[in-house]
Amino acid sequence: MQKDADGFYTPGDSASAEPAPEEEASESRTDADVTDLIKSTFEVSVTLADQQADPNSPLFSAKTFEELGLNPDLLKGIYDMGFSKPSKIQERALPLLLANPPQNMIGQSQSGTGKTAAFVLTMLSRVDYSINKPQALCLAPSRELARQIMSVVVAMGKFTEVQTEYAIKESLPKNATKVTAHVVVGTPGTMTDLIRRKVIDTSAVKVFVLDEADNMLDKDGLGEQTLRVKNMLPKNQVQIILFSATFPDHVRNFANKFAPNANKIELKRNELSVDNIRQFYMDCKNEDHKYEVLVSLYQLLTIGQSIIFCQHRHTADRISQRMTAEGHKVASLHGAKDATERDAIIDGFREGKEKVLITTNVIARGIDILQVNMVVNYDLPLMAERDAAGHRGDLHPDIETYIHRIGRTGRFGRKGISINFVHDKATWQQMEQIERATGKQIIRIETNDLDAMEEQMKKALK
Ligand SMILES: Nc1ncnc2c1ncn2[C@@H]1O[C@H](COP(=O)(O)OP(=O)(O)OP(=O)(O)O)[C@@H](O)[C@H]1O
Repeated sequence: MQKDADGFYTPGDSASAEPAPEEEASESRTDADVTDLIKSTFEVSVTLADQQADPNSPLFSAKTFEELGLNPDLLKGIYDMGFSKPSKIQERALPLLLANPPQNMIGQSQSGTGKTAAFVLTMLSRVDYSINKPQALCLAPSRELARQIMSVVVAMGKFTEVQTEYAIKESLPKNATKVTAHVVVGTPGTMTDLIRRKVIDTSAVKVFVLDEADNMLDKDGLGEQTLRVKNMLPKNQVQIILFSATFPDHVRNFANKFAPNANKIELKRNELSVDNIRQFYMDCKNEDHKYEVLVSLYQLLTIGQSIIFCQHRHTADRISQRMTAEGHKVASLHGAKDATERDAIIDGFREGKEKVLITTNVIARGIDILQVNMVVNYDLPLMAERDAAGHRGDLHPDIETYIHRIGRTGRFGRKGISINFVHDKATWQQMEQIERATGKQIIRIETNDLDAMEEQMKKALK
């Protein structure tokens, strides 16, 4: 079979080497530690209705879910989840996604604005529950996100007969021979493996969703594996749905080819991140000082919940071990941990058992935990430039990852704070580039004035 420059039409060959599996979107809010700060996050949720009435808000909608032509069992599921009105992306995307004949979609909307519900409702709407074969496949970049998406499928499909299955590491017994579930959610390596071994029969697949699509299509990352999955699906009967908060130029062409003739919903460059996330930076003296500053912030970090992002797994391990040894309670999560441990860590964090999670880019995207009101970029996200021959060059800030990282707070109109640690000229310049690229101001806070910082934070979260 012929293969073009982007690798289309190439049946994949090797087995999976991949990211990993699983979650659950609980929203347990603890009312321990009811300080002013946490009170303000509760107050914010009360104003959500106002935000949905503001035409400039990404949560605005002129319509109701009834008007979007959803089936009554799904409407029940939506109301059971506590949604009263669609968000802007849901209002705009759902009529296009649900129209017949089905059309592909490339949809962009800021973090935390409800993209998941748009594609989950489409998958559930298109499934024929009388056929016991996979009909909707969804891929995500991490096991944590796949598990979270599945929890939304299960919650929204509560009043339907939907059967679901994971395609994530260690989700199926080794000797499993056939998946009969209607909706399969997973990561690309395991999905490829299951399709290739014919455990997943793709003959009845009608919908193929890529969440975090720019990441899933990135040729330096998961792009090849994702393409392999696509090339094992039937031709001409699959609606392809790509969603993300970011679609950098270098992925857009590939996305257009991957989802031909798609309806498109796009954001302007200055709309990429939501305004309810206030961005700060702290000028640290050196690497060691970053650690000291983080420790000094511990009390503020634990008022709500916080995610600390590091560039490397070893940094996440090192600072979490050091903080633990010094008597602080923190959890750490990265891709080198095994599947069961990862699941336990993210579930514990969701349930609020741990308040501080130290991690890497593995959960930079998609993870939705409403009570996270602070994100710290202990290290700024960086990526290596590549020359035409694919050789790695200088490091530069990874703008997309930055936008996704800070988007772990400020979900669906809530307020949030992000703090970048900079410690030398290079990191300072990288932060400036981020500021320019996103068009959002990043405000300095002193590293040695915790009172001032608390004050700033109160203001930001009010
Ligand atoms: N119409 C709605 N009404 C109320 N809450 C909603 C609605 N739609 C989604 N939500 C909630 O908003 C939160 C964010 O939604 P979701 O995780 O789908 O965001 P997203 O756009 O996929 O973000 P990201 O780009 O970070 O993946 C979730 O907690 C979800 O339950």
